Amino acid sequence: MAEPYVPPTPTEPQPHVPTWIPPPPTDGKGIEFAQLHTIELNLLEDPDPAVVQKLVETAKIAIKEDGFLYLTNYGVSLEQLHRQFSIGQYTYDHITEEEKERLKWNPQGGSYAGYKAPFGWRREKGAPDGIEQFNFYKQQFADLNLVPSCLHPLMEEIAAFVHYLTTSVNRRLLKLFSLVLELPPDWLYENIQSRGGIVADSYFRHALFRPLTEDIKSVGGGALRMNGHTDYGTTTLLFSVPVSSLQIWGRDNKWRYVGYNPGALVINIGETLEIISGGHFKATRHRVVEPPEDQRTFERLSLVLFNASESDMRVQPAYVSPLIQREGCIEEQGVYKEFKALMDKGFPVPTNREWRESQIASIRQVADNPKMKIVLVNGVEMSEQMYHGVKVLLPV
Ligand SMILES: O=C(O)CCC(=O)C(=O)O
Ligand SMILES: [Fe+2]
Repeated sequence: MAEPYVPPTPTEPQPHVPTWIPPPPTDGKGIEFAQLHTIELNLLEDPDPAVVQKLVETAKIAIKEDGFLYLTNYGVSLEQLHRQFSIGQYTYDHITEEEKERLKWNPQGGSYAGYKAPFGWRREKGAPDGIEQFNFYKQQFADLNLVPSCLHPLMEEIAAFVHYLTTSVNRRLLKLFSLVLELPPDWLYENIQSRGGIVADSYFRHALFRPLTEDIKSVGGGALRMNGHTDYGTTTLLFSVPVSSLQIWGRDNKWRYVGYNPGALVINIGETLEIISGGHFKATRHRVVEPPEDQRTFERLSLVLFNASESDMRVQPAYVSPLIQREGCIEEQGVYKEFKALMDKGFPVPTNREWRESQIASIRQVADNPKMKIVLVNGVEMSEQMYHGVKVLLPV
């Protein structure tokens, strides 16, 4: 059986980190939440093959239809999870002004590593958006000088948590998805996932969404906080949070909030898995908006692990998959369709590194200028961007 997460015993004196107090969940009045499937990850190791088969079937429906699912019983307790939220909160309460400047991120360089100030998604200061982040890449885990000093005594603990998420939780999740593709259990982890030490080419994020003010609303996108987008990697592990702001785009062209499920992970399929699966898995569009009325004064802390695919690989469908051999690829939507169009013209598709770096370098969020190009597709407003010759259309 997979071992549960065990926090490390600290090797140096620990600061007092106040316990994070979760804001109250919304009363949900008048809100239609997305109906997502739940996967209990511990069942993957059930001795009864029928239980495992049923889990694979549920996962198949969830990732084909929704591209999102709740993951429970994955080895981290609610208390352990809240401890990480406490550390996240502690970061924003203690990072100094000097560190905010010195550790400032540079997305134009193709990476989100470091501190994001609440002024747009560029290195230089833009319009206010009330969103702060600290993004931990492998260099942050390797060098304490790259993280705020308040976190130095806590880095062992953050690293152990992220290590568990990447080598146990995400590995088991990819096992389940390999089984959906009817491939050997470790196929996706060994062939596609960026691996090798903490945290390879993936990254971990502490994000803080401060409540929207009139100032932010007037320069940005009103109630919109992050544009509709798909994540570029293999899987994204988002911790379900009490403040409901995350929305997903349904097959009926409607945005719906993802409800709070205490202790659960909200998993979303990234673009790499959509392509690998030949369009069978959906990289679902999602966005972040103002929460329901009764939560608008609360800060929203969000912890996320973005799992990356092997950097130098040019992804294409896993033709060895019996599922793809039997049913072919599905070209009805999304980035797989665009990659396919490029391959059909005989052009090389971008490597995973090129794909993610070009997206990060040219990202435009609500507070940024110039704004994104907006086009109408079948009466629906979409943003249009080109990366490495691949046209990407996303609902805003
Ligand atoms: O904070 C969230 O719930 C989602 C953020 C997100 O989609 C992203 O950072 O890619
Ligand atoms: Fe995302």
